[in-house]
Amino acid sequence: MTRIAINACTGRMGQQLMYAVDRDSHCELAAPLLRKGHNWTGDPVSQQFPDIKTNIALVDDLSKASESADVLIDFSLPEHSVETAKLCANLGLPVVIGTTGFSYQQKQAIETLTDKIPVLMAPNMSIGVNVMLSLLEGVARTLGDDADIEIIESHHRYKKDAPSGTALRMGESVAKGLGKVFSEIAAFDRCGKDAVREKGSVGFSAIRAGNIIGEHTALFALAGEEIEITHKARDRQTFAQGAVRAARWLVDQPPGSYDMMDVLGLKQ
Ligand SMILES: NC(=O)C1=CN([C@@H]2O[C@H](COP(=O)(O)OP(=O)(O)OC[C@H]3O[C@@H](n4cnc5c(N)ncnc54)[C@H](OP(=O)(O)O)[C@@H]3O)[C@@H](O)[C@H]2O)C=CC1
Ligand SMILES: O=C(O)C1=N[C@H](C(=O)O)C[C@H](O)C1
Repeated sequence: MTRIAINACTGRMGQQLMYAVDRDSHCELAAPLLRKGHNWTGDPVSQQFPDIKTNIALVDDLSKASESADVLIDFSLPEHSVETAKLCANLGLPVVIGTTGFSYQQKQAIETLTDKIPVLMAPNMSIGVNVMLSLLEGVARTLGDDADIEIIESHHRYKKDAPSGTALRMGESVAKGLGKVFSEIAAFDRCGKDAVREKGSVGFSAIRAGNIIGEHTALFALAGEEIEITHKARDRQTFAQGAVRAARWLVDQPPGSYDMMDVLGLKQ
């Protein structure tokens, strides 16, 4: 039985994660964590979240909560995830991070903790996206500079970061396949009167509308024909169940840096 603490349990993903753990017979909801000082602290979880059946109180102190947990799952905001990961490292608690929108420095700050605890970070915990990521590298390698490559993503109106973490990871897979440096070929800001496509660039487009859960397309355009590879998430449970699978896997790993490809055995 893996005892799982859920950080930021009020969030869209936090609630889905509590539900996924609550329904999984191999896991126990060890600690649903609120923002420090939240006025729901101490309430039975089912009082605020009637779908959760585990009889446990909402808490706001990770140090105390860690005593009853084997692993923590965090989907929140970059700054808070970095702080949470540092605390986990001090507590010796493995952490699964699904948050996106990190700066390079924030990613580095988390990376330095991986000699103390196992840390799994993935911008998308779904099986489908991770399979797509492994396909993209091969397609880019095969088509090379003959293709104009564009990455298009759509999300709900509340999403803070753009392009999505998944879109950026798709770009990295494409760059790897092309044998290029991602930051040198990424085109994020095509706009204005002199915005002709630069040969060899990978363009990004982000749509924000309504309640779209998450859609990602890689377009490979050749002269006279196009390939599109698309993933559509229909339910946030797909991300939550992936993160729970990752947490169960992570508790058996030594300190280090991992991603969802490791869990799914997709690393080449
Ligand atoms: N890897 C994946 O598969 C997926 C990743 N994501 C990513 O997960 C992240 C969260 O998304 P989503 O759930 O939609 O976002 P929400 O805005 O719904 O939730 C954010 C959560 O973070 C909490 N939070 C933010 N700042 C703090 C802080 N300083 N201290 C404590 N708690 C804090 C909020 O608490 P409060 O309610 O108190 O404000 C809230 O619970 C995003 O980065 C998103 O891109 C999303 C889906 C899938
Ligand atoms: O914010 C979201 O909702 C999502 N974010 C992730 C990302 O940025 O890639 C994954 C998923 O598409 C949903």
